[in-house]
Amino acid sequence: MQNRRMSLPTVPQLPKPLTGPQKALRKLGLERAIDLALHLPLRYEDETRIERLSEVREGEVAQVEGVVTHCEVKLSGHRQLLVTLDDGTDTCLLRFFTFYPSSQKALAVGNRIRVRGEVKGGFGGLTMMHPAFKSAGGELAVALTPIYPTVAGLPQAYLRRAVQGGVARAELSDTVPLENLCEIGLQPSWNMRNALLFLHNPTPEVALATLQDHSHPAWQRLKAEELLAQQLSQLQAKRERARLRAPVLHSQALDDLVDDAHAAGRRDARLKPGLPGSLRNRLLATLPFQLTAAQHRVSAEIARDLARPVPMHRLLQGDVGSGKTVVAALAAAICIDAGWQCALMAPTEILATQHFAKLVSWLEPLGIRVAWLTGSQKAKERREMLALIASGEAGLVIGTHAVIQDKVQFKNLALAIIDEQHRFGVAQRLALRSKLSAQTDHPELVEGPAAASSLRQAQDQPSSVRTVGLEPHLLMMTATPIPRTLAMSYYADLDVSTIDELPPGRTPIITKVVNDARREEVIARIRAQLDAGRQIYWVCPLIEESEALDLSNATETHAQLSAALPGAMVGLLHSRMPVAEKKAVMSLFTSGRMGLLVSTTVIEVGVDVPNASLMVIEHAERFGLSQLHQLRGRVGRGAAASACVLLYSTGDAPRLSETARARLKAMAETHDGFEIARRDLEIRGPGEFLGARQSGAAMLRFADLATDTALLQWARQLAPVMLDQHPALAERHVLRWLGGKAEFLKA
Ligand SMILES: Nc1ncnc2c1ncn2[C@@H]1O[C@H](COP(=O)(O)OP(=O)(O)OP(=O)(O)O)[C@@H](O)[C@H]1O
Repeated sequence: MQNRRMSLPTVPQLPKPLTGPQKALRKLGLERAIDLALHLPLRYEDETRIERLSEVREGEVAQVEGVVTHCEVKLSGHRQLLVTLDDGTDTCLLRFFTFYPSSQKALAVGNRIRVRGEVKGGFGGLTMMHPAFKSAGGELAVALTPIYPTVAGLPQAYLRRAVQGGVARAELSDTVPLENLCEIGLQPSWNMRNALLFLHNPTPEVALATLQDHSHPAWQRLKAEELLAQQLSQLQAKRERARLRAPVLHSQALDDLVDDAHAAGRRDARLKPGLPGSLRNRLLATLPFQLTAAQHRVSAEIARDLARPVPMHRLLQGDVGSGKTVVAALAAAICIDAGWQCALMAPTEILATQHFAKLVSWLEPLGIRVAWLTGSQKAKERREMLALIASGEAGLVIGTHAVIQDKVQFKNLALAIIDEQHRFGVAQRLALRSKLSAQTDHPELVEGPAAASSLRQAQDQPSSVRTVGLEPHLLMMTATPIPRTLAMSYYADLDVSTIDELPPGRTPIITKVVNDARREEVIARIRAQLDAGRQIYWVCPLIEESEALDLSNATETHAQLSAALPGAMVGLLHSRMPVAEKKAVMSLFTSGRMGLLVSTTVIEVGVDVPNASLMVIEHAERFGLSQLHQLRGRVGRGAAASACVLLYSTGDAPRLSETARARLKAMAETHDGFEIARRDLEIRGPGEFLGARQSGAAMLRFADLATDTALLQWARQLAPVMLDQHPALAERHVLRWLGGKAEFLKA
């Protein structure tokens, strides 16, 4: 019989849009099966048993079952739901700051419930804040429950299934030669597959402590592997870098530097404006201040790098307010003087705006055109800027991530400066570097015939097959100083310049640690400062678990301070405000019209308002030391005496914990960013110190450089052997651990 079905035209299959959790997985960088398999639990919860309240220990997470004997909504102070649970051995108070009518129903008096959460002690007996709860009597888990690092919109249950799928699909054969594993005492039975299977599903009998402190052999295996991947890729990058070529930026600057070295510290050695000379020297001559000796030194280090035909790869670190911007401007001046373009990329629009204002005021009087690019820019202005950049008329381009968008075509970019480099992801840094591949002219500026031919080669070949290309020089800046040994382990082939001196005339900031109970006194002090014509920041913390709570915190404080300070202009700034609004608030504050700015940590980096002389940091106990130091660095930038009030709150506890107290004390005692970084490292360990801030960076997730020194040593020795003797294994190993991120280490 004839087939009467008409053949339908084939409809092209559109890719299905990603669901929320899928997008969140991507955000976490969990795209390949192996990425999921290597997404290891942060901790484990033991849901295999019910504990008695009389036996639970303070500070531990417990699962208990009991009857609700009291449930009320407390309206005074913070609105909260208070529930008392009785399990027959003791009672426990459950507190909820966010709750719904359904929660009240589930927690009604007489209901039998199962709760799990961290148990705290105190005057009023046992307490749990925001415990998870459900009806009592359900089945108990048979294995420890892994808790994975996650983001908003990605529930643990979904992530757990995705990870299990990843483990099942991933190729997990060993990439480290067995004999080398024996060197660090690892049993062959803890191969990659077994180690991962175990870490994702540990049996309840295993000592939880060895899992939590990562001393278990399965963890050791993972840490050794991770360190090896890091060392391998750095070594590879180092070997490749030695073959790269960069434009030689040799203006008159280097000769001038010889004079600068003599001039350092000699006030009479300043050049007069209008004198001929390099752009760098003309800039120096017109600055409203003289460089410190440290600024001179680092500037000379940078200039020397720029004059070499290999790409600079330098980290410029300096304490808050140490004057990194002018050092960046001097580097830009050398680059522009040599006929090339420079890009300066900042992580936030606030910071980019500020850099732009400062650099325009310095460079435009010297005839340099500075272009400006941000996401919120009007289309017409943007078109004009793009044209200035493409034609090469703009010598310097300043902006946010907008600088690296596809539409931005530089005529001849030779120097990329990245401010607060740890805030940019891998892809962004690489994109900025790849901008140079669009270069078409200036081969004559590349020193030596080899370099000039390498430029031509770079133009002729697609970037994927380019072996010897022309790279821009890269200067990364940070105000979170990394101790030298740590920097060398993290960035094996990165040169580090350090500004270890503050400009003269700064009065030290007085730091006071004050209990929130004395808030009224603090507000009175603000009033006095406002009357004296000074400006004040009030910073509210970022509460990671709940953005909503975070926001309400800042808005609540804003309302409270506006009411307490009639007649004063009190502004509010937080990251979720539209850009235009943020800009308007910031410009009111910068111009001095706004007296008090209530803000979340968006002002953490770089903001420079010299008239601001008082900073209040609310819930200071929740911040890391380096972050507090960054925040505090927003005041004391002018000549006026400045102060920082660290307001702490003990919540329901009678006093602050020992570590919190030690941290705040350290802040009050020292103003040296390097010393603070050292103490912060001591308290948090390098993983968290750097790791938390390395968005998307291929940094160590599991190994800890402070405690895993033996493993690090092992990885350092093995890396060259692997590259030389087992190159295929080495490549598989790096790809497995770092995937596309391996590129990061070259960035
Ligand atoms: N040598 C100097 N003498 C006097 N003032 C200086 C000197 N160098 C920089 N300044 C001024 O000090 C202030 C801080 O400089 P800058 O903003 O560059 O600091 P920074 O290192 O970028 O700090 P942060 O990381 O906090 O942003 C600016 O107002 C700047 O103009």
